[in-house]
Amino acid sequence: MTAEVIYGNVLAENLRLEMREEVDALKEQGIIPKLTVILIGDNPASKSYVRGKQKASSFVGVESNLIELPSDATEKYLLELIDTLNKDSQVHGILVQLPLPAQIQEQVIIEAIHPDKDVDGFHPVNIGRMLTGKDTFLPCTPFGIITMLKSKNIEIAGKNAVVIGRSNIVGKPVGQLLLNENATVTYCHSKTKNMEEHIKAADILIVAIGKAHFLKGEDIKPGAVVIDVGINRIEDGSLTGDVDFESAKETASYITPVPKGVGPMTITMLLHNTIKSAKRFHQV
Ligand SMILES: Nc1nc2c(c(=O)[nH]1)N[C@@H](CN(C=O)c1ccc(C(=O)N[C@@H](CCC(=O)O)C(=O)O)cc1)CN2
Repeated sequence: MTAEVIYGNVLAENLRLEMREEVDALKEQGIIPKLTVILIGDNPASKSYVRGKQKASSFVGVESNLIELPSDATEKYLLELIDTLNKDSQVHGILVQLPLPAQIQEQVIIEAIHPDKDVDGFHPVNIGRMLTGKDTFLPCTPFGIITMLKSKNIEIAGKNAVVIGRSNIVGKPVGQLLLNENATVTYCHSKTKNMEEHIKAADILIVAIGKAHFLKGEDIKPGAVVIDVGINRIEDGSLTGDVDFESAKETASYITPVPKGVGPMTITMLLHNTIKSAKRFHQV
């Protein structure tokens, strides 16, 4: 079996075209969705992701404002800035690019952003809403993954979904979204015993562990759906996923590549959330 490749960049482009039309229609009603991104320090990867967010915002017509702070910015300064943005009625979405420098506590910052402007979907109020299946801003990468599965009409209900990795941004929420879709979800992590057995039993595998080529074709059940969330920069400078794509594609039924897989969907779902926030604020 050779897997069908799910190209996130293609789906992302189609969704962004639809969003552009939606934003045009909002603009005719005098509504301009606005996103403010805060970038602290000069992490090259973060800078590149933020550039991607600005480029995509501009494509769909979302106004984006980038605030850059030095790497020694204080938590107090950032909290004051967030407070100002929370009160600014022109701003529909606030995003603080992660990771943060050591002097700033990530969870303090996440909880300072008003849940109604938390287009990353990281605030505990929005996480709680996601958990209970209520309408909310869903975390962008997990939301992108579910959107990719649905784009191919891949059945989720009743399937064994195995999530490798348990980060707050990807692993935990993607498992919850799969559970909301009625999958039977297993989380695997560094302390999991018999991980191979869990992996072999998976119909849907989400790999978000941050280890280049961790998962090989021989590890997976024939016909499994493999979603690779890894972004690993290897010695030759190229980007590769957590899955050994070449071997896994011979066993899987569907597989996502890296790059051009999940990554572009993350930015697209951020735009979706920003537009949703603007519509909510203006009650349209
Ligand atoms: N506040 C947030 N910080 C971070 C998030 C997030 O969702 N919110 N996620 C990641 C980084 N990220 C978005 O911020 C992100 C990662 C990767 C991509 C992407 O398009 N990747 C491309 C490859 C890009 C390259 O060549 O380097 C791909 O996979 O094709 C977009 C966004 C951590 N921080």
